[in-house]
Amino acid sequence: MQSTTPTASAPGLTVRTILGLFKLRIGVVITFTALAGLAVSSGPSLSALQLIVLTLSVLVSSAAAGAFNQYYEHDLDPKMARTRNRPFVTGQIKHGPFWLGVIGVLTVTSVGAAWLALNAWAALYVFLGAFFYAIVYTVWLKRRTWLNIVFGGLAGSWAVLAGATAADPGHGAVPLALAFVLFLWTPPHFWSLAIACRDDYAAAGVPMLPVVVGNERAARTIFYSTLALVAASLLPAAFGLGWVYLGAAVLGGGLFIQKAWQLTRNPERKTALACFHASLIQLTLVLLGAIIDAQF
Ligand code: HEM
Ligand SMILES: CC(C)=CCC/C(C)=C/CC/C(C)=C/COP(=O)(O)OP(=O)(O)O
Repeated sequence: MQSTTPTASAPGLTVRTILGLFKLRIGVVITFTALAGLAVSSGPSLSALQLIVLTLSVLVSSAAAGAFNQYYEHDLDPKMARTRNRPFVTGQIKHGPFWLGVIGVLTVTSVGAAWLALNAWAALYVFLGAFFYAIVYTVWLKRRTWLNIVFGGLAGSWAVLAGATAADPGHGAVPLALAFVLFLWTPPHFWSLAIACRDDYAAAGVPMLPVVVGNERAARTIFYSTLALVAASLLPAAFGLGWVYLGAAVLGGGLFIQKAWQLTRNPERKTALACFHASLIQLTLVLLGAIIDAQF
């Protein structure tokens, strides 16, 4: 996460600034999500070149969407402590058509490469991932409704399907189940952070769930949506994955439920951050479990 100290002047462009602009840590996890989708698909294995293209196209389109999000929110980001040091805010990167062009070229190149080296389905899902984050969530929904994250959360599902259809355009049951898991994972992941940063979102006028209904109701919603998520995370085992996956899903799910329960008991920043971190651990376990299990 970013520092909360405002920057007084605009220092020069650094590698760190660029990495921050493209939200690369999240991009790496999105790419890992696509690779998990690939692992659980039942198609033939990809060539080394196809694997590289899949990895880079998901990483680059996700990076482009992350940069677009910061480009579009250069008016919103100064209002929040967590985001006010971002480069379009500090002036480290100039807000203007050049960067919009870079973002457009990166998106078209990554979707086009997926189409050429993989197939139209994989390219469509790479496109939808970036489109749902950049346009559906950031432009259309984020400032309008607390349901922003419910629809925006489909971005993670598209990542699973991009990986899975790269090898098998047939949309198998296990990849579809994993895509559903990602859809249910994103709201409690984000609402936990939204409780921790509630004052920021309220000050910026963004209608995130805790701002609209208060921390207590938001915490209860997180708890119930985590229960739904954990139940859904067992589906890939019902459709074919084995004990390694099931063990990882139960372990990660148990931790997430425990932290979500503690959040309902005491809905404040510390328990919310613990729940947010549990969401990341649970996702890592589910994806790793799926990848390892699919090797047997
Ligand atoms: C539209 C849906 C989503 C929203 C609104 C959202 C929101 C956020 C926010 C606000 C952060 C904090 C970032 C920061 O401090 O700069 C975050 C962190 C994170 N998110 Fe999400 N998220 C979403 C979907 C996803 C998906 C689909 C994944 C992975 C599959 C993901 C993985 C992560 C990871 C790994 C972090 C920690 C990154 C870090 O420490 O820098 N998120 N998310
Ligand atoms: C297949 C594919 C390319 C998928 C890409 C999907 C993708 C990049 C999802 C990331 C979602 C995300 C980091 C949201 C951050 O919320 P925010 O922007 O509201 O957070 P902020 O307040 O930190 O800007």
